[in-house]
Amino acid sequence: MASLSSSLTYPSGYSVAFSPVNGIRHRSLSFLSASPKGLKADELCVRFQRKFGRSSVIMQDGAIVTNSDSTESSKSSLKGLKEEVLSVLSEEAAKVGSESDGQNQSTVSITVVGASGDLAKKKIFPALFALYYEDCLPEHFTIYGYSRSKMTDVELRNMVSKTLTCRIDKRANCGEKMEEFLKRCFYHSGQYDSQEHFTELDKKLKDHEAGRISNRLFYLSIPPNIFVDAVKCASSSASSVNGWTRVIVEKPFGRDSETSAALTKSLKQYLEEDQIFRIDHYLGKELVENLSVLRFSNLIFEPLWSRQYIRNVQFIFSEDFGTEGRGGYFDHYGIIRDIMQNHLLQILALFAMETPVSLDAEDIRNEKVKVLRSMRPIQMEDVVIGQYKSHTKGGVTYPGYTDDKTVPKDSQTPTFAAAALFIDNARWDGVPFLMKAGKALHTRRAEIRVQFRHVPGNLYNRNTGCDLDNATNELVIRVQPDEAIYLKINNKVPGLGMRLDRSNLNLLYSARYSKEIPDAYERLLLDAIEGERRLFIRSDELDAAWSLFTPLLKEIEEKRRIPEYYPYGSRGPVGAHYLAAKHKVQWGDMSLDQ
Ligand SMILES: NC(=O)C1=CN([C@@H]2O[C@H](COP(=O)(O)OP(=O)(O)OC[C@H]3O[C@@H](n4cnc5c(N)ncnc54)[C@H](OP(=O)(O)O)[C@@H]3O)[C@@H](O)[C@H]2O)C=CC1
Ligand SMILES: O=C1O[C@H](COP(=O)(O)O)[C@@H](O)[C@H](O)[C@H]1O
Repeated sequence: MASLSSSLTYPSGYSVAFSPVNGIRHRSLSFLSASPKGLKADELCVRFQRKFGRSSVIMQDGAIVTNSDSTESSKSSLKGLKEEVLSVLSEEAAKVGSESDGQNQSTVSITVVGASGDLAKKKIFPALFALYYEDCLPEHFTIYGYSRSKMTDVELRNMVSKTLTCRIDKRANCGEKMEEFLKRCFYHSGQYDSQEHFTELDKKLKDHEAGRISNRLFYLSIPPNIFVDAVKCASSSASSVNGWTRVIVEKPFGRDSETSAALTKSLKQYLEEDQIFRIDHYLGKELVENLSVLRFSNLIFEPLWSRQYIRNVQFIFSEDFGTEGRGGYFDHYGIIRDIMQNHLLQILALFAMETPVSLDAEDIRNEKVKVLRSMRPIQMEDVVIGQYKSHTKGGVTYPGYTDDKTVPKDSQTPTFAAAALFIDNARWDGVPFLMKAGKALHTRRAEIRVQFRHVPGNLYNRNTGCDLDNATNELVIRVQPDEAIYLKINNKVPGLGMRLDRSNLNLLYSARYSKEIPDAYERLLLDAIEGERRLFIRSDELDAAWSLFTPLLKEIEEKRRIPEYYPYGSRGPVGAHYLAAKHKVQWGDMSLDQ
């Protein structure tokens, strides 16, 4: 043990003092670090958390404490841990050192493939700017827009500048920061299947990288039929030669098990699995990220998280607008593929998984995939589908789905679906997991509702009325808008009588936290840059998700099941209520005290 206590000073002036920790954990090592460039211990701690996993590194009394059980340390020994720590510190030291001599620095080149498109303008460039504003991007980075449209750098900057916004709480120097950011954005026009055009891009990227270690991130913001062409060209003609190359792939990842497997196979001709970052932007939403924190860091929830106490769980997604502008895409997919098979199912998996071994990506994804593989095949009679029709309200006529010019007049594509799913494992046996997703409904929201069982032998039954369901506790995790977590409890109305009412223990984010919540794409882009895979979908998760939904989708499409029509702006088809009632459930979002 004694040999582990040491102190080291790097040529850059970076110094580290190590000592084994007694009393915190058997295999822990603490170290203090000091850098002449002022890299603070807490910044270094974040870097270590990213490398070793968030739970394995903490700050304690100004020192960084790490634990060899949760690191990659081959021998799981303190010596191995020290070597790992030293290797990360050497990288830091090299960075700090090279700031003075200008060599060996690394740089990140981010290429937005499909830069002229909707998603790039609406989400990707604004997220990159927000990261830049928050100083989360590496010191050396370049952003390239790539698409077929002819544009100059200046035209790209003009286009991008229209969608950049400053956070409400971060307006200081925002204009200046935007200018600086736009100067780092460039454009290259090219075909998605042209090696030659990607080689030209490569040359431009190299010019910007100026001999530094090159790390390259390609964001495929293009229609899925050209994913493989673009990956082929990017990987063979514009990959990094001395750093990493990663590719973010946007959904849809196929239309069913077969097409998804074919896509994965094609991508893997050119990329390793750990280079592929399949994005599901719902995993980047603050309240979805918080789900595990809520559950695993609060003693009051985890013991209740099973069939013993939970009656049903509901995952609800609704939008108060139709497919306006995206009908062409949507008609080929429908709401089940667009929302349920990915966003809602991913949330369900996170909600229902067993405690992972650690917060590392593979441990979490291992648990999620087990949930997906334990799911019972979905029965057609447990599914309701709907499509919105035109509706006139207050003198305004709202279009029906098939009024969209990009949608075939006789389309039966569902714009609404509700389903009852079951997880056949010991924890969740018999608990209905209800999903509901729809477009052109009366409100925009995404939430998780956990309805608890009745209180056995409840002394207050007579005070709570005859509808027992209305007297049970409900935990609501409102993902958006107005992010909140609230728990419905029964409470005595103050006064001399004994009257109970329902009240909310309410954590409303806007009241509790002054900081604006980052957009999901910010978190995901940062994770991809930092190589954190926890919030991205692994190929076996994707296979399991498709295995669950493919038979259902085939049945709906082959039997040409007719959707139930619902008026634009309504609460959706009434069939959804019958489905819930069949499983002895009431939709939480329909109750009077939502
Ligand atoms: N928009 C959104 O809100 C969301 C989008 N997505 C996914 O993200 C990706 C990008 O979405 P989005 O920006 O809306 O897509 P777009 O339809 O706007 O396409 C992006 C760009 O790709 C090029 N492109 C479009 N169609 C073709 C084609 N048939 N052949 C070759 N190039 C084409 C165009 O650029 P150019 O002509 O200049 O080459 C276009 O600007 C898609 O996979 C989509 O499913 C996922 C979630 C939400
Ligand atoms: O992936 C998709 O998500 C959006 C909804 O995302 P949100 O973050 O605005 O809630 C949905 O409109 C779109 O149809 C779908 O493809």
